[in-house]
Amino acid sequence: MYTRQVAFSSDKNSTAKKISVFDTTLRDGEQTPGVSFTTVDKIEIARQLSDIGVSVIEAGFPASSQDEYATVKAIVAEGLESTICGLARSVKGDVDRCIDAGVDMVHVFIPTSEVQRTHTIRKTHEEVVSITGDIVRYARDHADKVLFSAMDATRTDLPELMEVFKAAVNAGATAINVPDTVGVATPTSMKSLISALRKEITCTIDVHCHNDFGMATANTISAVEAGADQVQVTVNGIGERAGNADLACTTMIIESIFGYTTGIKTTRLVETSRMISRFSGLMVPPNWPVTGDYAFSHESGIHAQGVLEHASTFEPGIMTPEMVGHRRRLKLGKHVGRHAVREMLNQVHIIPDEEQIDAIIARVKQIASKGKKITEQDLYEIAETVVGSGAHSRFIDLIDIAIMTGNHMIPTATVRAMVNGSEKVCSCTGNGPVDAAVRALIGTVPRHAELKEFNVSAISEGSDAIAHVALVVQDDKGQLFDAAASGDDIVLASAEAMANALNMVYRNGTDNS
Ligand SMILES: CC(=O)SCCNC(=O)CCNC(=O)[C@H](O)C(C)(C)COP(=O)(O)OP(=O)(O)OC[C@H]1O[C@@H](n2cnc3c(N)ncnc32)[C@H](O)[C@@H]1OP(=O)(O)O
Ligand SMILES: CC(C)C(=O)C(=O)O
Repeated sequence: MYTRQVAFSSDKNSTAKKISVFDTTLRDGEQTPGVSFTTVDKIEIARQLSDIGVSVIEAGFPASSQDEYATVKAIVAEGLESTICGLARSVKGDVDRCIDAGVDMVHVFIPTSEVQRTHTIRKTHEEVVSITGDIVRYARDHADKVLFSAMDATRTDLPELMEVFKAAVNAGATAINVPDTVGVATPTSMKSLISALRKEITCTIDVHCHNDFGMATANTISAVEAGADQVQVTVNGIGERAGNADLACTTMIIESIFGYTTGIKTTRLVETSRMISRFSGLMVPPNWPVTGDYAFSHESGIHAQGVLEHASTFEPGIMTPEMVGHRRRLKLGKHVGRHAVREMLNQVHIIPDEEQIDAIIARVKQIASKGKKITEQDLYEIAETVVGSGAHSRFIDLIDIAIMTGNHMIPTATVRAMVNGSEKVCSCTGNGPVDAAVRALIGTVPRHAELKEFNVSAISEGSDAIAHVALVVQDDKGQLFDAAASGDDIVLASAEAMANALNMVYRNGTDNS
């Protein structure tokens, strides 16, 4: 099973086992401290989740507030392909709010572990069994799909858990969920729990794993191995405390390693991850699997040489960057080697001889060992000093830039630049000063170029911090270029980074008209 290689989910054999993806970014994901999506954000996120093939979207907890109720109702009104689910405590009022909001699926939950029963709802096991039967029956009288969760299932005594689940199934639950509410399961314990339940429960078995010990995805996968049919995930693994299992990682393990199907359009995983980073304000660490910036980046010489020859040498192979909507990148740093440097320079038509390559690498390593980040632009400048004048002629050089901005005016930038030997001036307005500056710079060059990604981070602390701007520009042929610049003025650093990107666009193309 572990060596199976699949190209894309849509290529899957139609007999492949289907695992449903239940996304709870809008409910548990929003329980991340500090995260609050607006109704407009939630509708846009729900559309994206539905478009990429999520089976069930948990849109929210309608009884928690009037706003939440209205948002869930608005998501239902979108008429999306995905099943829309609402969460409810085991009380009729909560279930009524779900029904009134028009959800397709009601998700009722009740604590079953002794610690939670005693200290949250103050009920005995027998009372929990009885409430479960009553509430599931009530929900089922009003909804076709009822998911029942035994909260803190993984800390519940197994015979008691089985009894609660059976009460739910007998009352009409269409699916049962096994939450590892405080993330204490291990892959082994999860496997044995799901195997035991699978023997006696015939309806859909769903799992919801938290990441307190960093095992949410591993535990979810173990549950699938033991026979679970549905996985609860969030985009970027956001959620209460340390979060939940990550949608992208879980999907790719199920698809690429197990060879099952999820119905997820995996080529849209990176785009979805970035969307949630934007709306949640929580950036994915660059080394995050699948969707992180460095998931397919290679810095060390030995890896880069292997990957240039055959990508599967130092990548999984069964998961390529294209499969998840990512890009393979060679990175410069202390561990870089000749093959990578030669490739990066050749791409922009700089052809150093072997001796010059040695000199360039020595310089790169010297700078990198001082802890400095090296961009492609730095590499070209180093190459110029080694290879000689003309190796790195810049197509565009920023001469000066003037910005007007304020609370009662449209931000406007005027840029003067030397473009292919002649001076050009362009003024543009934008959403903000950075947007205006970037647009004005693009306006000075003849070919179409589009800003695709923009990232700014502070290198030092305080309001006088040095800003590092990293961006990605797409040329008129669809090719992407990464560029960066740093400085104490965020607008200037952005304009410099854009000028660096445009130089790469023109250096790479032969047609500079
Ligand atoms: C593991 C999870 O992620 S579960 C989902 C957690 N999500 C949330 O809590 C977000 C939404 N929650 C809220 O907006 C509020 O907590 C509300 C509206 C649901 C309830 O608010 P309040 O009435 O102020 O109660 P509060 O939140 O302080 O306490 C929770 C109450 O729900 C009860 N409760 C908790 N879980 C359940 C359950 N599954 N079934 C029935 N009652 C429950 C508790 O016993 C407590 O009741 P009490 O007031 O009689 O002591
Ligand atoms: C409501 C349930 C599924 C939950 O979020 C949990 O137990 O963590």
